[in-house]
Amino acid sequence: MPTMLEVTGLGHRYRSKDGEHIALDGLSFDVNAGELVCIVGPSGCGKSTLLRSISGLIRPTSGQVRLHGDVVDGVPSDLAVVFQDYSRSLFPWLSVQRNVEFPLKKSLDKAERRERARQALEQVGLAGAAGKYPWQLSGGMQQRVAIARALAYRPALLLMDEPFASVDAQTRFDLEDLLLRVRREYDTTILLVTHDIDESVYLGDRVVVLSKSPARVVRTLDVDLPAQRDQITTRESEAFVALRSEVARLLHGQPAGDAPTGNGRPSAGRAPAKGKTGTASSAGSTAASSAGSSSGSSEKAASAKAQPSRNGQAANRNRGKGNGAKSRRRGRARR
Ligand SMILES: Nc1ncnc2c1ncn2[C@@H]1O[C@H](COP(=O)(O)OP(=O)(O)OP(=O)(O)O)[C@@H](O)[C@H]1O
Repeated sequence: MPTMLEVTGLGHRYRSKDGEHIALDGLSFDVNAGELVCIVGPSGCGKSTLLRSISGLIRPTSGQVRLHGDVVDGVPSDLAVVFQDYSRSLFPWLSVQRNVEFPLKKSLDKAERRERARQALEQVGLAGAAGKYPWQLSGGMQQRVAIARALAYRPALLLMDEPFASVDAQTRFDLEDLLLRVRREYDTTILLVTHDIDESVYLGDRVVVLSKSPARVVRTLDVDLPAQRDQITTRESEAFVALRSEVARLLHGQPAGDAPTGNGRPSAGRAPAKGKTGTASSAGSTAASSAGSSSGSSEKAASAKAQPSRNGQAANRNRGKGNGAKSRRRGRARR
């Protein structure tokens, strides 16, 4: 599979009147076309900063992001973002159908937009809610609308910033399975950020583990689970349990075990990152217990507000239907 996204030596430091804060420190990793790569890291480590840099919303202070080989310098037109805060990413005054159609306005005529939105809503199980308004829907349904909008846009790369962190556990499971299904159907390339270790292993073809702030790549792990996953048997499997333990160890800064490793880049952290201090604030399945409570939250919300207009430059691309995760992994170039 060709490389879709190349992140090389990415660094970002915020400057304010209180001084400097290094958020990202020399991150390198690749995402191949058709892959679902999860980024997992402790709360406040810089995950949202990473996604903002990749999406061109902020300019990194060092390093480079390339999409299809082109340096990202501004928001690419064939990229969509789904944020955690669904309530602020949908337009409350537009119907569900209109919300999904919104990013397609510039590229498709009315009939095509309608049809594209209808298909996407059907994919996420919301065909019957097209005429409703976001505020008439549950949180999980609103997040489905946000996913439908991103899918209708047919982005080359879908970025997801803790997309299921604001919904209850059962809805989260449902949305995870929905994502795996639509990802197979649309053959979408996805980079998903989460602080939830189990989620990263359940969803990912690979998991990139970040250290605590400033974010560095501690390790990239191959997720050698069957492409077809389900919430009970997959999570009970030995391979799943071994992988989640491995990710937890890495987040706690402990030496790695025998779980499979792999990524595109030597610098992406086969060896532990310098100052290997990655940690989690609590034991268990989350890398941190306070996601969303950092000072980054308000900026996240601001970014969420900007989402519809970012998606406004729709790219009308028809892409081929999917190879499975297995074949994607087989085809993955190693360096
Ligand atoms: N605009 C900003 N100005 C200054 N510092 C910032 C800014 N945005 C984020 N930061 C800081 O950069 C660090 C990384 O923030 P970021 O939101 O990227 O982390 P995160 O891993 O997404 O957090 P969380 O898990 O809580 O969502 C934090 O210490 C945060 O306070």
